[in-house]
Amino acid sequence: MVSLDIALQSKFYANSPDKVLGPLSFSVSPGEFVALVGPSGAGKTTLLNMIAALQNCAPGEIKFNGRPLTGKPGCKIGYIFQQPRLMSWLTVADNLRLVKPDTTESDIEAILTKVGLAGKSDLYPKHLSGGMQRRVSIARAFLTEPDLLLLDEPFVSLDAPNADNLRSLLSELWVEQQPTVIFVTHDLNEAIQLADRILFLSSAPGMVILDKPVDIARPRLPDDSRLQRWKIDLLCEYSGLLEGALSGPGLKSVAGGQ
Ligand SMILES: Nc1ncnc2c1ncn2[C@@H]1O[C@H](COP(=O)(O)OP(=O)(O)OP(=O)(O)O)[C@@H](O)[C@H]1O
Repeated sequence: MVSLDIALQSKFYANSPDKVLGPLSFSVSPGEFVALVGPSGAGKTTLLNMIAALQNCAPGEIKFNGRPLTGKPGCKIGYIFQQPRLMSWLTVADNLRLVKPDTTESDIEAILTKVGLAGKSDLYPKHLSGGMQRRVSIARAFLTEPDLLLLDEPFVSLDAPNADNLRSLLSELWVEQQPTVIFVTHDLNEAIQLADRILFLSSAPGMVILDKPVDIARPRLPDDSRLQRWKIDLLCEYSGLLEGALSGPGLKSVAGGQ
């Protein structure tokens, strides 16, 4: 578990005059599950990449447990992308060993069993369905027992039952390992179901326009009426704010919850 302090003045890409992010300031407590919601192009992926030290930031703008990021990851990080990004020429077991080379066969079987893929370690990605490949990517992220887990729309374009199953799996593994989580999504229902807190970003340049704790006791099932009520209250309470934000592309789908 790790705490995170973000205090970004601005983020530009070298090849563009447009500011992508900032000013942006928020903190995440150890073990907290934070959902990041915002329009397309608000800089959500850029922010995850900066936290993972895949993109530069100015000194002191990102801190792990109070210590500034120094160009290397500030702790053990797991990153789950929109696509599973498995190596097609490696078996499931060898894809997992890429992140932890000394993993024993029994440890591989144990994590695969947890994600519902017992006995599949010798298969190649082409033999797995899209949902199964995403399970492997979840297993790969949790295998290292990360202090911080970054997820970038990991369940997008999955059918509803598969996405529901994977959300439950993510919740179980989060409860078991308690990493700090930053979860990017366009789906407000998903954010309410999973997160302790939701941060809404404005359209580019991304700034936090709303920081809302989700005060609904767990477990939270997708068809839980409390989630729908909470969403309606949220939309009513902040309708003016959201209406303003809706003028940017992408947040329409947030308000619609799809
Ligand atoms: N490597 C890059 N070089 C230049 N500009 C980039 C680069 N990567 C992203 N951008 C730009 O930065 C802005 C933010 O992109 P980013 O992918 O972080 O947004 P996002 O909020 O994750 O979007 P989406 O929800 O559509 O995935 C966009 O305008 C994008 O074109």
